Amino acid sequence: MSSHPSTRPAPGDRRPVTLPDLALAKAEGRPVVMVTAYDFPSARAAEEAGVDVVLVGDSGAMTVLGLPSTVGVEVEEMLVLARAVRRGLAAPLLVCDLPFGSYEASDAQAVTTAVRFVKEAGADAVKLEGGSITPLSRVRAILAAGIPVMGHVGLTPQTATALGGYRAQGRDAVTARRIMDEALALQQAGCFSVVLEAVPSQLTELLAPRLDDTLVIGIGAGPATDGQVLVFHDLLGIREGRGARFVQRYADLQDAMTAGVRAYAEDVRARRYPGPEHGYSMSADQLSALRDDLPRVT
Ligand SMILES: Nc1nc(=O)c2c([nH]1)NC[C@@H]1CN(c3ccc(C(=O)N[C@@H](CCC(=O)O)C(=O)O)cc3)CN21
Ligand SMILES: CC(C)C(=O)C(=O)O
Ligand SMILES: [Mg+2]
Repeated sequence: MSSHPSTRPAPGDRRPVTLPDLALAKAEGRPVVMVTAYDFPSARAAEEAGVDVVLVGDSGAMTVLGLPSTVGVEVEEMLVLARAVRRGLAAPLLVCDLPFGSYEASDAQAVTTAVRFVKEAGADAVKLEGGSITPLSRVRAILAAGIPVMGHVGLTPQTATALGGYRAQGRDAVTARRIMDEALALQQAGCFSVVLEAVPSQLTELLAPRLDDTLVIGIGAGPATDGQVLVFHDLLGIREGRGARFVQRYADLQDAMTAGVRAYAEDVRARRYPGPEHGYSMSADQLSALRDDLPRVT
């Protein structure tokens, strides 16, 4: 037995995390750890750190593609990120966000998009922003195609304009009740998990005990969840815009990256780099043959 019980198989065991593993973690009260990743090195970090679930979030639109919001990212772009992440993962469950515009039009469109993430990127499950706008038939249609679905309620960034911006949701009784009903409906529709984003901790305390058939993952939803998710770049201090209130920073990699590139630039300008140890050489014979063969410099 590990002294740090986790959902993940024992270190060194490459057995993939399964949905029953996550359900067991919930039943036994072991918090599930989820983090986003967008490329091979971030996936390797998540893998080696032993996280349970990796999300290729559409937040990658902002963190790695530099877009002003998550709205503009294309399925093709998400697939490029997801394939890179897949190559870096062995054990964690891989979930991919369906980007805005790729599942709203019809159940058929939602299934087509979800199938692409499974077939073309090796996703284990897909996530969509559910709630009042997205019909539950989307979830049921994807499930009927055999693909597990994670829901997402509260602050749903793809429709943030309609929610009044990137701000906490469910702070009044009416909105809170609506969010609770949305989460319960997603559970009812068969989501194996639901993300609760930027909602009052009290809402989560009231809601989570009613979500006994679905794994509740929080981000800015307080501690009363089955697990937590954070954006890779936020927790490592790779900066992109202003951080949300719920971000806890565990490193300052943007500063470390800038300092590294600055030191390199200074070394090049001062002719400290490259040094002799970075160069290649040719034998004295070959060098003199070359010299003899060269026309004189005038
Ligand atoms: N890097 C990154 N991390 C994220 O968590 C994230 C993204 N990007 N992009 C899409 C959304 C935006 N996110 C956010 C952004 C801000 C708050 C936030 O705490 N807002 C303040 C008020 C801001 C205001 O009113 O202007 C709040 O107290 O609600 C929450 C979630 C979460 N998502
Ligand atoms: C923050 C998580 C839940 C997300 O949807 C994303 O990263 O896109
Ligand atoms: Mg997302």
